[in-house]
Amino acid sequence: MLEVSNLNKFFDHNHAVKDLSFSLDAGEVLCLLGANGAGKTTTVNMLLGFTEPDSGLATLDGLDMHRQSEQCRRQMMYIPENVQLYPAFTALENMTYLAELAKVDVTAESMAAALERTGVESVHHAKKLGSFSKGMRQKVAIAFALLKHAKLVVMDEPTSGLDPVATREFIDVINTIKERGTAVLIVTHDLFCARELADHIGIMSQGQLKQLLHKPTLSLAELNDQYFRQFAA
Ligand SMILES: Nc1ncnc2c1ncn2[C@@H]1O[C@H](COP(=O)(O)OP(=O)(O)OP(=O)(O)O)[C@@H](O)[C@H]1O
Repeated sequence: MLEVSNLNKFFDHNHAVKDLSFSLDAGEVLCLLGANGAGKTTTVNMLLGFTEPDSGLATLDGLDMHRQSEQCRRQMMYIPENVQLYPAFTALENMTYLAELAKVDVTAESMAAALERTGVESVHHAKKLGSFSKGMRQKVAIAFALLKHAKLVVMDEPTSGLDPVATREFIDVINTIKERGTAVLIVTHDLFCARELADHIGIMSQGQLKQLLHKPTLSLAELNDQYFRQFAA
């Protein structure tokens, strides 16, 4: 589904992403970890078609994510760290507006069902997003990803600022969309979230994917140990 082969990006002499390769299947979650400046955001920007790779290729179901970025973005949902959507609109108005922009066919029933599926209860559907917590706004964005049948959801620091209950709810929502076959790429510093959710954990340092753990069964302490080992190397 998502195939990344030998991606490279330079900013002048700074080799920000070095020979990055990984793949992600439908229904899988990849958590990308790494220190500040490791190259995670640059990687995401290349997948979203915002930054041109200097070499290498990323494809989504065979489409070149740089050259065919518009087509790819129709099949993706990007949810930034401080997801705002449209604060003056209600949850349902946000869904309606996003659907219009993305040319997705929706009905009042399909929007309500998607919101319920991600844990936004009907009592909140007609409330303005400006009154929602980050966790709730994320649920609305994920509901829209379900409505547009996104093949890939990309999230930046989804659990930063979430309390433990909201983090648990976030993990449950991601497990729900995984079951529906959506692939999820999460850039995070949250080792707990990575351990709970990930089918693959990538640890980046200085632009390189230093370690890629498949179906990790490590304890949190072991993951913490692996993480710090990459930076000591
Ligand atoms: N637009 C840019 N112009 C020049 N250098 C850049 C640009 N974007 C990123 N860089 C550099 O590329 C390297 C990787 O940065 P990147 O933002 O991808 O790291 P990151 O892993 O996302 O870090 P963080 O966790 O702080 O968000 C850093 O050295 C950064 O200074």
